[in-house]
Amino acid sequence: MSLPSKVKIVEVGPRDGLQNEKETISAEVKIELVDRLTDAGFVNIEAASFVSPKWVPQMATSTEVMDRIRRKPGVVYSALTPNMKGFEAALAAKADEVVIFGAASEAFSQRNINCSIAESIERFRDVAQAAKQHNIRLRGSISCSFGCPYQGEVPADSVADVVRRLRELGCDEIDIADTIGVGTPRKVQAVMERVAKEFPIERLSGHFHDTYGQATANIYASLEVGISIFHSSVAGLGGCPYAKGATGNVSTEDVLFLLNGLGIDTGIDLDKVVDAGQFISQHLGRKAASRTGNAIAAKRAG
Ligand SMILES: CC(C)(COP(=O)([O-])OP(=O)([O-])OC[C@H]1O[C@@H](n2cnc3c(N)ncnc32)[C@H](O)[C@@H]1OP(=O)([O-])[O-])[C@@H](O)C(=O)NCCC(=O)NCCSC(=O)C[C@@](C)(O)CC(=O)[O-]
Repeated sequence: MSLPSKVKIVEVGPRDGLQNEKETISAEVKIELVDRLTDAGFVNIEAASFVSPKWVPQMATSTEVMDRIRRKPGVVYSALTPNMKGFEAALAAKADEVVIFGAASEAFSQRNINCSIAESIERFRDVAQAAKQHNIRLRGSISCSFGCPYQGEVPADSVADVVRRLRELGCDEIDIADTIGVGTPRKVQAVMERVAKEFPIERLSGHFHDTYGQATANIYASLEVGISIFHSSVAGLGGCPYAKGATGNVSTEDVLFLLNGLGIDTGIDLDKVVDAGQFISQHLGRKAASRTGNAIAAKRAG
């Protein structure tokens, strides 16, 4: 089975990774993290989230972060925008891409964005139109594509239904997200193959959390069915405020070690990602949740 020769990694640490941290992280630290990631060679970094600060206080510095990061031409700096209020803020902050985020599970949609799936699509309609008017890339993200903390099983057809609705809104890219990390390789392949009937596979991405240690196996399984965009988080930062017990996104260092070993090109400098991971972990006062990151750091220390 042939695997893609090139993969795009969307670094989501500064947003998905940090949004759940209890202690307030200063804008300076977030900016340095994004700048380090830019230097490491990512072409897409999720840097901000324009959501209600009452719901996700850690993201309240998003305007400042977007204003002060060192932008490299060609790099896409993305921001989450659940509604027009979020979109206006993202536009003012010069986001290159806005992300509308729904769920394949009704229960999770209610808990995360306080509305049903159908209502969320209606709210996204204005955001999608505005993004098109302003020539801003539009990405759609679907939580709980492999299981839901409240509802349990999520049928592949439910994921496909949301993919179809996001396609109709004009999404350039759609993320199939394993919010609570319960996917396993065969299931992941079945869902990816099902949703690829609704949307071009080269514009679908795999967003895996590593709660049950399956994320790199799921990435390999996704590669086997032709997925070539993956989300990951430096130092394995993360968790979801509305998914109790969910651990971080798969660590970027681990994904790069896997892809480098497979001879798949990402254009990213693993050593610089390890540095960025050690930087943010030291700041947070804990060891990185990345096996590769910690192994390389230990080897360097001799
Ligand atoms: C969606 C809403 C806003 C609805 O929240 P709501 O309470 O239903 O909305 P509302 O329109 O009634 O507004 C309530 C208050 O929020 C304010 N507000 C309203 N919108 C905004 C905005 N954009 N920016 C700033 N403030 C906003 C609004 O102005 C008002 O303020 P008040 O009058 O009470 O002072 C709320 O539920 C929310 O912000 N939820 C946060 C959800 C979130 O960020 N979740 C984490 C990200 S998703 C994720 O991590 C999953 C993903 C993408 O990574 C994939 C995966 O792994 O699954």
